[in-house]
Amino acid sequence: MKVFRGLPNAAARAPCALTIGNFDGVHRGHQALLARVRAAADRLGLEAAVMTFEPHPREFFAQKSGDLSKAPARIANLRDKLQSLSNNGIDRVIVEHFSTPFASLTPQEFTENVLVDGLHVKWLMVGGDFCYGARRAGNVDMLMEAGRKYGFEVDILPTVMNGDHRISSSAVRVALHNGDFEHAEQLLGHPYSISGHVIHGAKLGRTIGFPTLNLRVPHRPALGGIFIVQVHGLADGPLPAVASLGVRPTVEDAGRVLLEVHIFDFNRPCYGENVRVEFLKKIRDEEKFIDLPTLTAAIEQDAREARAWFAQRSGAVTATDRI
Ligand SMILES: Cc1cc2nc3c(=O)[nH]c(=O)nc-3n(C[C@H](O)[C@H](O)[C@H](O)COP(=O)(O)O)c2cc1C
Ligand SMILES: Nc1ncnc2c1ncn2[C@@H]1O[C@H](COP(=O)(O)OP(=O)(O)O)[C@@H](O)[C@H]1O
Repeated sequence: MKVFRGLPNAAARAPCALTIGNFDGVHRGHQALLARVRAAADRLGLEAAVMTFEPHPREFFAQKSGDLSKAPARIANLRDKLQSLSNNGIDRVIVEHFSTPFASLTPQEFTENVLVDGLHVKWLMVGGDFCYGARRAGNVDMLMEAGRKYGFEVDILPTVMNGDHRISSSAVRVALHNGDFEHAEQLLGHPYSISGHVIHGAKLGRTIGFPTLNLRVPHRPALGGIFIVQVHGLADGPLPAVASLGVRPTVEDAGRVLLEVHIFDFNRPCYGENVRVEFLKKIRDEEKFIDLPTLTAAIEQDAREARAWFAQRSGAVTATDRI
């Protein structure tokens, strides 16, 4: 899959079947949409393309208004989004920098400069409530009109439901916030995970008997607290672990958000390696403890709880069974 930061240059503008959106989480609704883009691309001999935005438009407007809490929490980082788009058969992704000039394009400028000249769109799929251009002035009728004028087809995606509810990124955010990973998985079509490179931390973990591999979490995540997880990418199978996702109020004052993972019965350096952390169960919220020994005791309790959970899951033979 090719990834373009902004519109591709003229030589790289292959005619495409396109969809546009934030695709936070790439949930089952998104997946249905991507499957149709793939099918249209195959039918018409085009590349299957996605245009997405960085930052998220609502993050951009929240930043502008000075109130970051108005920005939606993020389900996935860009790396995970691109991986999911690739898994769904997309050939090219245009990551458009969402900025004041881009947000100011009129609907007509957007269709002419971006869709037609910039991307050579031949087929476009959007949801029925799609709005575009400055002040969201463009709607689906205007897009269809532009399609007739410039020679591209517009298809509207019907709403994808999970039972009685529309599948949406906000529904996934709520499930993650509540630690309801079963529901999140239903909406996503796969277990929830965060991936990234292992970075260096404060080297405190090993001194309290809990070395943790640290991943940067670049945006406000949709979930926080202490979790039972498993780690992919360091061994043939997943490794059982316990993790903290938060700002570590006990050891840092204005800490940035980190995902810290202690893998059970594992001891090797893995800085720089790429891992994927799959969330299985929430244990508790993050707390500010009075001192390091109290924090260590809490982590020991978390680790016991997580080990017990894994033992039960694998149906391990218990002492009483053996008698
Ligand atoms: C299972 C687990 C639970 C944790 N719970 C908390 C917590 O409630 N509050 C907190 O401030 N830090 C918590 N932490 C983060 C620790 O403060 C952190 O892992 C420790 O300071 C080591 O940091 P380092 O990896 O940068 O050396 C937790 C870490 C783990 C692994
Ligand atoms: N059981 C383990 N779980 C996680 N990381 C481990 C483990 N054993 C060794 N490591 C390694 O040690 C590092 C964590 O040690 P730590 O003292 O917490 O340092 P840092 O603050 O740099 O994360 C990890 O990044 C990894 O390379």
